[in-house]
Amino acid sequence: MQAQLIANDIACRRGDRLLFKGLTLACEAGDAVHVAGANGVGKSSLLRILAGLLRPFAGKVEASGAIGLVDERLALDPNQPLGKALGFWEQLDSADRPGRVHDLLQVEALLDVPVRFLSTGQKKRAALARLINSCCPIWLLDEPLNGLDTEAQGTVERLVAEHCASGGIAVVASHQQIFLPGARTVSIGDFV
Ligand SMILES: Nc1ncnc2c1ncn2[C@@H]1O[C@H](COP(=O)(O)OP(=O)(O)OP(=O)(O)O)[C@@H](O)[C@H]1O
Repeated sequence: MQAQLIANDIACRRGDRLLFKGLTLACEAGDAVHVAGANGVGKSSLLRILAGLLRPFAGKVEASGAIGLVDERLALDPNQPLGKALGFWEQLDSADRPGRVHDLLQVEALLDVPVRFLSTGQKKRAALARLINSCCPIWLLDEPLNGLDTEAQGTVERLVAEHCASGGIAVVASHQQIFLPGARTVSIGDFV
């Protein structure tokens, strides 16, 4: 089954503020989308709606394929060494090639370090390794370049491009420039 993610006529309300309305997004296998917009416009909220973690005020989201979200919440046990914390998810997700990107994301040398001691950039690398090991076809990445050095930023751009080239979908919220070949941009400000 090919991956698909369709958000139809979405509106998002947080507290008593309507952040955006009438947002439609249709992603097929191989698509990359850059979600752009100023601070507070609702990029993270849109990703949480797409992930099924936040109910839209209006509209509907339909997905074919498992969804993996990387945002500022790490989803790794802070008290476990990183290797064990990643292993928990690899087992749960029945990862077919666990650890395949540990080298690339330079987490190999950190596997015995408790998650809570990791630096900001190391935590981001670990979160991306968790996502990639999970083999989810639909990636939702909220500010994936935050905290990463220039080399790691390039690695992430390459991993996203490879994911889409192999039939995955990537929806990437970022206020920074991010190089995603063939990506289209959705500016949340257009739906306010
Ligand atoms: N639980 C909540 N209750 C009320 N308002 C909220 C809640 N969560 C977020 N907001 C508000 O919704 C707005 C959009 O937040 P969101 O995090 O989606 O924006 P963003 O575009 O991702 O911002 P940034 O670029 O700063 O990360 C903000 O004004 C925020 O204060």
